[in-house]
Amino acid sequence: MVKSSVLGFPRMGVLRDLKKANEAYWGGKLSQSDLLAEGKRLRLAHWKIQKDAGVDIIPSNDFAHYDHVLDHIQLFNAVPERYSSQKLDILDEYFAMGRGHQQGGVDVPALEMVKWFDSNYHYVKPTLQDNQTFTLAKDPKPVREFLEAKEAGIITRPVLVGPVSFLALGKADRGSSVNPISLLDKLVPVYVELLKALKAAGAESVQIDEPVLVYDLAADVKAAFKPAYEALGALGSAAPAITVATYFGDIVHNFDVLPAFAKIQGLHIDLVRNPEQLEPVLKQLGPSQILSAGVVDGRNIWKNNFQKSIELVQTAIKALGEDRVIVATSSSLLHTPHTLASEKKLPAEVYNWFSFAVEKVKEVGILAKAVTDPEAVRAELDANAAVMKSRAESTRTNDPKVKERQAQVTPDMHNRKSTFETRYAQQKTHLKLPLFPTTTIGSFPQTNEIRVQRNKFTKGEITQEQYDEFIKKEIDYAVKIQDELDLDVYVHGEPERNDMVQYFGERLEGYVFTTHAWVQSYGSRCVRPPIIVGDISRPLPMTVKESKYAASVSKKPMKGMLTGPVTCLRWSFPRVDVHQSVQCQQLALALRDEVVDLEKNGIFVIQVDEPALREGLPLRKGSERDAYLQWAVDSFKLATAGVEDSTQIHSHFCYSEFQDFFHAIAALDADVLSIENSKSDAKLLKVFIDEDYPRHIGPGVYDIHSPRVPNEEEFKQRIQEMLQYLRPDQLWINPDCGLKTRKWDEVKGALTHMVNAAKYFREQYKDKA
Ligand SMILES: CN1c2c(nc(N)[nH]c2=O)NC[C@@H]1CNc1ccc(C(=O)N[C@@H](CCC(=O)N[C@@H](CCC(=O)N[C@@H](CCC(=O)O)C(=O)O)C(=O)O)C(=O)O)cc1
Ligand SMILES: N[C@@H](CCS)C(=O)O
Ligand SMILES: [Zn+2]
Repeated sequence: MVKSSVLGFPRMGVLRDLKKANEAYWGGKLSQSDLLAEGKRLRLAHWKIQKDAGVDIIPSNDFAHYDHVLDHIQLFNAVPERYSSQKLDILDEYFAMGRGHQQGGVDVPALEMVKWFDSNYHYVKPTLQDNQTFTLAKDPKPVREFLEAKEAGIITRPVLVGPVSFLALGKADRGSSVNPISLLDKLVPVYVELLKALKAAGAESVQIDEPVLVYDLAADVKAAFKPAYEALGALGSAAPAITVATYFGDIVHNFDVLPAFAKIQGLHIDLVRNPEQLEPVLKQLGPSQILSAGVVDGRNIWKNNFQKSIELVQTAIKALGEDRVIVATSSSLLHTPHTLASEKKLPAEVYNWFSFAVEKVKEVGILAKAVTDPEAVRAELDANAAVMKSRAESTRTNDPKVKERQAQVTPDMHNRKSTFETRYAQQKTHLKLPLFPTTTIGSFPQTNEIRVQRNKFTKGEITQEQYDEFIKKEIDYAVKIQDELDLDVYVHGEPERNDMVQYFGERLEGYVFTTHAWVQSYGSRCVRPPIIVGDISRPLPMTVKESKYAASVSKKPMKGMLTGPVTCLRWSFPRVDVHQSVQCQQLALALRDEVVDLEKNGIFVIQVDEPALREGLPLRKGSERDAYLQWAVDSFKLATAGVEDSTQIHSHFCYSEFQDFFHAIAALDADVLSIENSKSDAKLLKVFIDEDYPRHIGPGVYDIHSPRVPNEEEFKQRIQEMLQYLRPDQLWINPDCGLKTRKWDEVKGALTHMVNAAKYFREQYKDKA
């Protein structure tokens, strides 16, 4: 019999219950025991959904209150001393690492948080010391949660981040120089102890995630698999049977690692992303090893194409036999929304095209039956074939006018009129900015009041006029605060936007939207990606009204604020029937019109955010990466190159891993870049000198993910460090990212310190300007 398996389930719950509970706890409105009870309720509900759907292998320890990698930092007692020495309660120590803690005399910033592979999920980076030790936490979470499920009558397969990935995804702490992978010998014994404890609790199998196997690996990381998995494999029946899971890419280039898994029961591969790896992987498996075939997409919301999946799984069955094949999700379903059943407003035609997590769990169950006994699920197979046909034949997907415009794009449309030097000369006279200009990244606090008013407007409880008036008042307030703070380039604060991608999706043809399809982005923060179903075009200007109003009430340059084509694409659920480059170019053309309209309406600084540009980079070097960079950079340039030289184009990236990506950033030819940097070593900026980068840069000086307010001295120190790597005339002073998640008090405090620090350096350098 072919078994079914799910690699992980979304944590938030039907109505973002976990978000609400966490935030209530942080706000002092929910007790710790009530928060923990809510976590338990959600875990049980999610296990039950999977059990009821007939899933054979149900994951546990996939739940996390904040982030699953952070869970492992505590699990291995790898908590940096600055947190452990605070003697916080264990849950508060956990949240302190995730989001910082500034309360009761304790003042610690958060650990660094970065993108989880090429997804929009963020994990907390293991941050390791030269003298790092690891021990197993008391009452280990994977064991506790396995027992919790067992008590409810559900036998689960605990999920662990594997030892090699845990270390390879970590970094040395500031002041340490340890190579994380060199700590393997110290970490493996803790996995041994944990696996034995799981076995003792009754776990028969365990899923160990080693997603780094899809990367091009450094030699030392690659070599680490052998000692790690030989040690774990040697445990034999003293440990649960191990399945090593990989996802988001293929592992063919790392086949030389596979002998390390000789004593491992099974291997999971992502056949949605890389179906072509099936045949070679089948040839590599040992004589009794099991293949977990990831055929149900954990990263998108399209209904599974049963026919295609069945063909893939049957190929595996032919090679291995039914007992050695498992039908699985391609990755954890963490990246998909909870259930389609909550969507009451989707057009009837498209509703049936989608599957969210609850529906995907059912798909896995159906496929596991269909591969051996199609007649048992004939009705489901026929219904699925009908949906595939309806989508392929729908008129929604094709707009000839969009195609015609794409055909008319010429190479010169990608380039600004003049070089940066000529543009900058004009911008300098036009904008009259001081040395070390200060600005923010766009959003100001999205207060409860803003969300309530938007919700009322969406429900028709207030009119468009009332909502517009409300937004104007919010803009007035943002401008007033920026006056008081004495910033140099203002923003309107984005109060009218629910989200930087969803907002644009809602104003473009070719998209549909959901009401409840939330996906965790980090901690308690969720996003509701709009869905691209057809060719994209802009029926009307999208941001001009608000930016024009903001400029009219502001005495300093007002920055227009747009989300770039690549980010709109990446943070939407894209189509799978058309290449992403085509969808991206359609977005670029729509945004080009918007950029030109902003300029026509008196906005001469325009920021086009591309925070997802890096995340979209194919995970491995090579031709796929080169092709991506070509179309991604071209799309940005197409969107921004329609303006005059005197208009200053900014772009923004909220990640600091730009080393392998520097040339793409440079190729955007943006006049000013703002990049996340406050939690990274300023040394990373060296690449800008090494490469003789001519244009202007604002490396973030304030970690906006944390409620903590840095003091003026910290800002000064940071700026001083940056000045070792950047010319004073090219340095802008700004936060890491937008301030929508912060409270006004935090923003005012932090920006006051930031502006004072900038003024201090302005004074220091006034004679050198
Ligand atoms: C910059 N980032 C973004 C990413 N991806 C995006 N798509 N958008 C981003 O901005 N990826 C990388 C980073 C991740 N960072 C963040 C930061 C902040 C959030 C966030 O704050 N998310 C909000 C939800 C935002 C939203 O869509 N708000 C809507 C709906 C608000 C709402 O909850 N309404 C209630 C009803 C209102 C009431 O009565 O209270 C409801 O619908 O039930 C809006 O403002 O209208 C979050 O709360 O998590 C995400 C990623
Ligand atoms: N302009 C956006 C960028 C976020 S990446 C903001 O400020 O929220
Ligand atoms: Zn950002």
